[in-house]
Amino acid sequence: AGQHRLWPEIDTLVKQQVSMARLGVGECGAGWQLFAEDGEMRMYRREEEVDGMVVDPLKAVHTVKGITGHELCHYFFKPEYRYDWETTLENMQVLETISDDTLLFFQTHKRIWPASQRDTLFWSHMRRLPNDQDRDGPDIWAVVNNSTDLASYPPNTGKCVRIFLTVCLLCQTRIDPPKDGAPISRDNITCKITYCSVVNPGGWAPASVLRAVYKREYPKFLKRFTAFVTNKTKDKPIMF
Ligand SMILES: CCCc1ccc(-c2ccc(S(=O)(=O)CCO)cc2)cc1[C@H]1C[C@H]1c1ccccn1
Repeated sequence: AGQHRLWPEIDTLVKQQVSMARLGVGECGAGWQLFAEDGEMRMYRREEEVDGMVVDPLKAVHTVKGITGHELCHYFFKPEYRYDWETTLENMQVLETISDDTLLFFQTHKRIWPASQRDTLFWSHMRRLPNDQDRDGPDIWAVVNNSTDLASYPPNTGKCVRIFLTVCLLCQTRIDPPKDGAPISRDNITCKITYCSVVNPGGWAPASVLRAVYKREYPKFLKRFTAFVTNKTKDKPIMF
């Protein structure tokens, strides 16, 4: 099959997002402020505005025992599970199956008073990456979601304001094999998660409202999503 029109953009952005996500908070630029902490989860943001609109980049790091990076990316990427963990979702459609690891989504999110309702049109790509730093270390899995245009879905024509986002979920699995040579169980695996997102709200919304929404919604989203995957996988064979 020939290359899809989006493939060059997807390949470039995935590589760029993954290298950014792998940088520690200290390395990727100053100005990151810790705004939420819960157990192993740390959430950082940078206060940035574009044309007077809040586009605060967000970077979250988390460590979850008992699941793999492949499992976390699988449940994040596949549409059939999204309503189970994405609490702010009102409607989700897969507009195009570009390939088995690349989908085109159209989503409307529940309205967050007093901001008007938002929708998003984005491609989503899931990929296993070679672990170039640690040769025999386990692989790295990533999902990148990036807003795109589609002639049949022009922005801001209906009730919703179109938001523009770039999201990267990067996961690395650590395996601590049992001393006695027993088979690897979920007690021997840990997943290190980096979640980066930049969301342009599209239309104007009060900075204080947006920052309050993000402060409330992002920690809730990551906790709820990781709990969902832990529960979904606990009685299943490990997907490495
Ligand atoms: C005014 C802007 C509001 C706003 C912008 C953006 C998003 C949003 C969209 C997609 C993704 S995702 O990671 O790609 C998972 C697929 O759905 C995360 C967040 C959500 C809200 C709203 C609903 C609020 C929210 C904010 C943060 C996390 C979750 N929900």
